Amino acid sequence: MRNVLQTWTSAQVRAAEEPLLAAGVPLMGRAAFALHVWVADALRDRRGTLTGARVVVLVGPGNNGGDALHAGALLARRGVEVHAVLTADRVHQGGLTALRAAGGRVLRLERLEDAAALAVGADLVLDGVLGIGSDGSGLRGAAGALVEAIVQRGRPYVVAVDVPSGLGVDDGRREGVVLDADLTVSFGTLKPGLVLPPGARAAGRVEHVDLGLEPAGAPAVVRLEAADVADLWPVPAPDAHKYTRGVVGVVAGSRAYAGAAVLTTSGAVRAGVGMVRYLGDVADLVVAAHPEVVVGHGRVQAWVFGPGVSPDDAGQRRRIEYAVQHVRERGEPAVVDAGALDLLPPHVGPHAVITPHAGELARLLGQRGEAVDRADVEAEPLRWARRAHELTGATVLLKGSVTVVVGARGAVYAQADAPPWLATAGAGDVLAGLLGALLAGRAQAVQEDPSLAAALAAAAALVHGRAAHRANPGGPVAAQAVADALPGTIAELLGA
Ligand SMILES: NC(=O)C1=CN([C@@H]2O[C@H](COP(=O)(O)OP(=O)(O)OC[C@H]3O[C@@H](n4cnc5c(N)ncnc54)[C@H](OP(=O)(O)O)[C@@H]3O)[C@@H](O)[C@H]2O)[C@@H](O)CC1
Ligand SMILES: Nc1ncnc2c1ncn2[C@@H]1O[C@H](COP(=O)(O)OP(=O)(O)O)[C@@H](O)[C@H]1O
Ligand SMILES: [K+]
Repeated sequence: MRNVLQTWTSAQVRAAEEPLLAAGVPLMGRAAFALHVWVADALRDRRGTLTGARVVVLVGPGNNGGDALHAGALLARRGVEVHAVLTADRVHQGGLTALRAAGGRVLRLERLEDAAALAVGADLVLDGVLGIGSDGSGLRGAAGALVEAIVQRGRPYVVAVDVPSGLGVDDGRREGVVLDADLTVSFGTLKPGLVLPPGARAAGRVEHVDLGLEPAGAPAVVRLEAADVADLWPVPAPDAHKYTRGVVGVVAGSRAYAGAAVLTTSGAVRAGVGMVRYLGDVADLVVAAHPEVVVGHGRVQAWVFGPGVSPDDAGQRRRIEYAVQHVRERGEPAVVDAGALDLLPPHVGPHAVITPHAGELARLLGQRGEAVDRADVEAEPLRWARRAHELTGATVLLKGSVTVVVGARGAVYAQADAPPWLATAGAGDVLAGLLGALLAGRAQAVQEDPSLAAALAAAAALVHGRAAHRANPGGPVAAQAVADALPGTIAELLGA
């Protein structure tokens, strides 16, 4: 894949920095120089000129503070009025000396209210309190109190140095006080916390400064970009026919939830697949909406089951059990959604993709002995998606404003492609159908490499989110409109 955005943990970053530091490469100088350029750009955008601009630098005890102080020194030399507020007893001495020599002012954090007022009145606050040395428990002590006082008065424009201070760098946890940023300038590599929920949005816009690091091992979390979709999508070959393109079998809907059958088949039909087979009690409605859908059993390459199915619906339950048997015995890929999550066998393989939202994931974990509720899952989505993968063997697509996918061979994706308007009933059904179509089209490849299921799930989340934007840019969308926007969205992405 071409443009995939990769992130690496604090430990991987530190290990990658080591040989460069040993060779005397001035990493901090490079980081600080790049940071000061981004800050200067932001100041120019916001007020036209650097001269007379006021920047307040919040300085923590470590090298993150060192980066911020050195960047502050460079800005001071270009006519910016720079005030550094030292939030800890310890401070990076080289940075402090540089800032003082450049004419910057330094104050210790003695009177909290004065420091908060100074920060709120600044054109820009540079957050150098904590970087990859943070323990992820939020900002403690004086730094925490200062940030709380600043936020209470009205957060100024904030540029985070490396990561927003207080954020869980490796897991995106957001505990205690975190200083949200408008722009984060991240050094060496991007960090998982910048893309994972719930903290990712604290980073604002993210810019990466290349320091020549070569981290070892696989990236911790990746995010697919638009240009990656073409490599994953099952584009029909010139000599394709409907069976080579793949057939998806859909077990969805009931008399009580008939719409789910229509929306799930809409997702599959609009995503493009050789054929959609429907199994269920509302075939009349499905065929009325989509005359191209074939009703009844037959060979399929992948399954979607669960949307609009209550587990006590005997007919649908029987059909799902039949499909599950195929998934287990023949390795046919599947999307297991909504009502079918309760029917998931104790162990499946990663070719089965479960697609819960946080509440459904908490329930699934509860059935397997984990005492978690929805709020726990929302606080640590990656942790619990991982746990569900370990317990079930399935690829897990955890829906939310940032969708997290955990699959085989350590694959983790975090996709943030959708507008909040997508949080609407039935949107998940469309996603299930769309992903089913993708799995049917790439069924052979998924059987050969089950970690591909995670990449396809991430691609489905990306396409789904973009279709929501396309359906009605900047405004409300109905689930059916998202399905109807899929063909155009896919065409655009394949041309990307
Ligand atoms: N390595 C390199 O070459 C390069 C590194 N670079 C830069 O260095 C940064 C990493 O610097 P770092 O390792 O000094 O850690 P950093 O995040 O500044 O401070 C951590 C200290 O804070 C404390 N602390 C922890 N948790 C806390 C909490 N919740 N609330 C309050 N305090 C807390 C704890 O101190 P303690 O409390 O234990 O005294 C800990 O020691 C990195 O992000 C990048 O900006 C770049 O220049 C490129 C080259
Ligand atoms: N705040 C949000 N921003 C963007 N997308 C969201 C947000 N909340 C939910 N979503 C997406 O909307 C869809 C909702 O699906 P789901 O909860 O299954 O609804 P339903 O079961 O009614 O179809 C998912 O794809 C989810 O990722
Ligand atoms: K920081």
